[in-house]
Amino acid sequence: MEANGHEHVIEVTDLRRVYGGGFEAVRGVSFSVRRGEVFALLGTNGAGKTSTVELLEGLAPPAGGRVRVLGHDPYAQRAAVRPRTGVMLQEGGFPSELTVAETARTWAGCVSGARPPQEVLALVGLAGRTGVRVKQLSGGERRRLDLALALLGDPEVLFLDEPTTGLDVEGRRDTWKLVRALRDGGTTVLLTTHYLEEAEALADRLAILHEGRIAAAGTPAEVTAAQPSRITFELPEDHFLGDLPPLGELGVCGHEIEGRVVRLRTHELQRTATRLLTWADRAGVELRRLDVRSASLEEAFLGIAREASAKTGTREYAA
Ligand SMILES: Nc1ncnc2c1ncn2[C@@H]1O[C@H](COP(=O)(O)OP(=O)(O)OP(=O)(O)O)[C@@H](O)[C@H]1O
Repeated sequence: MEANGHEHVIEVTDLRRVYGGGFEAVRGVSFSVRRGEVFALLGTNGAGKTSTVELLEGLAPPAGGRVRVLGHDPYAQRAAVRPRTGVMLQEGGFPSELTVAETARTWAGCVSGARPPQEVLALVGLAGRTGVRVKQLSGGERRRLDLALALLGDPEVLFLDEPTTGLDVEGRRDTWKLVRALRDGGTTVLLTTHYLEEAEALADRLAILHEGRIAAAGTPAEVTAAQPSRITFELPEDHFLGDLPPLGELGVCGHEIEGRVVRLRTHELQRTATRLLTWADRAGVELRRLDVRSASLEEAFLGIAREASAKTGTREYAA
């Protein structure tokens, strides 16, 4: 469990999951999560995120490979692992006639050493909704109730499957704040999300899954750094791409032109931007709607998904 001075509370090695009918949803996935870290699993629809997380939660045995959570096999040693983990599933599935407070109390009855339900409801911003029936909650409020229930056992490891789906911007930011506070308090968080901004805001490290395999992994900065930055501008009517200095000299590694809009890709943003602007200045050319930006995680994600799809000949992703 110790590696390079870090305690790995989740260790996944060559994990495989095969569904009835022989479909291989997880095809040799390996990663580890350190104590007190937020780790995000990203991927397109059907990439295998939930299938992986369910194996970590001990809901099914793997078809191959190894999972350890807090040093135990979460399926075979469920009794040792379950009390120390909190799980927020994609669908909570509570009896909808119960109120928020009744739901939290009922759930607390199933958790050994549960925190006071009122305390966790306050943490997720539901203190004022305790008397409301679950069926009357908004989608975002249900997600917050799911999160409150996952926190009842004061878990060391928290599994959050798309925790902010359906939340408005403020609710999402509140959840981020709470996840950060939990992390700062030493909780290890494994998160799946479709919101790349969320992964960028929360994750210490992440892995991008594609068709059951890890296509990229590292810190958000590492995953992003491998992707080119972009410079976009509009050429004036009387100018053409050929009027620019040779693109190789500008340090451009790829380009597209659509009407008068030029998009340049570069791994040397400062050099390319400086040379381009120096040329424009000397030539007296105004580069309209100039936009210079480093690759975001979203661009990295789309680039990785495109590359992976090109290799496997599947779906295309727009830039
Ligand atoms: N019970 C099941 N039986 C057969 N195939 C399944 C089952 N559950 C999931 N799959 C398939 O396994 C693949 C991975 O699904 P999974 O739900 O793990 O993906 P995901 O990355 O979580 O997707 P999403 O982002 O849409 O939630 C998909 O092709 C899915 O259709």
